[in-house]
Amino acid sequence: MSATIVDRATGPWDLRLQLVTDERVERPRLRRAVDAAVDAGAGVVQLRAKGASAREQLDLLAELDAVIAGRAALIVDDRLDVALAARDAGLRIAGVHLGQSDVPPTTARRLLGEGALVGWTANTLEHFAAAAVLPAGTLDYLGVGVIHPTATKPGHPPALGVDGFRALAAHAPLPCVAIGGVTEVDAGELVAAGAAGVAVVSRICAADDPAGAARAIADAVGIGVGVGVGVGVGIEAAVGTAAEAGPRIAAQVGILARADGSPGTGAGDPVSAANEGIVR
Ligand SMILES: Cc1ncc(COP(=O)(O)OP(=O)(O)O)c(N)n1
Ligand SMILES: Cc1nc(C(=O)O)sc1CCOP(=O)(O)O
Ligand SMILES: [Mg+2]
Repeated sequence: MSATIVDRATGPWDLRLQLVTDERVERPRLRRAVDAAVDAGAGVVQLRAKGASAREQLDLLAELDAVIAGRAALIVDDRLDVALAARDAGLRIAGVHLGQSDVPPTTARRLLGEGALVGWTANTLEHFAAAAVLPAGTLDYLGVGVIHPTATKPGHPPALGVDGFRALAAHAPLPCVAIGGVTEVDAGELVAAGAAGVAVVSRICAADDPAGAARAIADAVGIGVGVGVGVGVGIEAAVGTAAEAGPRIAAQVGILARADGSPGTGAGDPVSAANEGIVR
């Protein structure tokens, strides 16, 4: 199952690229990485700060909320209590990503509400079976990994590889987000293998060029690729030499829509869309 858009009241949210924060990275650098990822089209940002206290996580969430500014869903790893407290403090918290040993997803759904985004880690058929028997609408996606060995999660489960992911994801009852050692090298292959999207920590947060890394992964998963052709016709007021003076008709061909069918920045204004040429 590979639907990429979660249509909740806090959203809609795009699952194709999820940035998960890296607690090894200093805050200014982390803020830049988050901003770059959201600029590149990440639809979800997850605070993962396992060594931080609840109060520290609340401070971090306030920083992330300011950086994200409503452009992506901000969710919290493990800590439903922190997510609720952050909401209570007025922060835009879309939901949580829960692990198998965290509070039950049904509790999170009940306390966060119908509009929330709730993900659950699942890396075996037994986990899938447990997800399948939850009340409909409890979960939005499953986090499936690790794809490759990664230093970000010591003691991680056995690496699936892209082929292992494909074989497992074929049985998933919900959209799967692939995680663990994912980079631009295989993000596209994972989507082709059935992933709704990918979740990434170090390849973006620890990159020398987080914006470049985020754009490369966003491209690989199909975010922002312009497709379709539109014809633009309009009247321009020319400024310049006498020969150019006076209104003239402009008719050009341009690209109007994004790969997911959403309008490009020029849609609704065919001339500027045409002039822009490619909308992304
Ligand atoms: C998208 C996504 N998938 C899986 C995980 C792993 O979560 P969890 O099992 O809670 O393990 P920790 O991240 O807490 O070590 C995730 N965080 N995000
Ligand atoms: C947080 C996490 N969860 C995983 C899982 O398989 O459940 S793998 C992982 C770490 C992902 O970090 P990186 O992108 O740096 O490899
Ligand atoms: Mg967790």
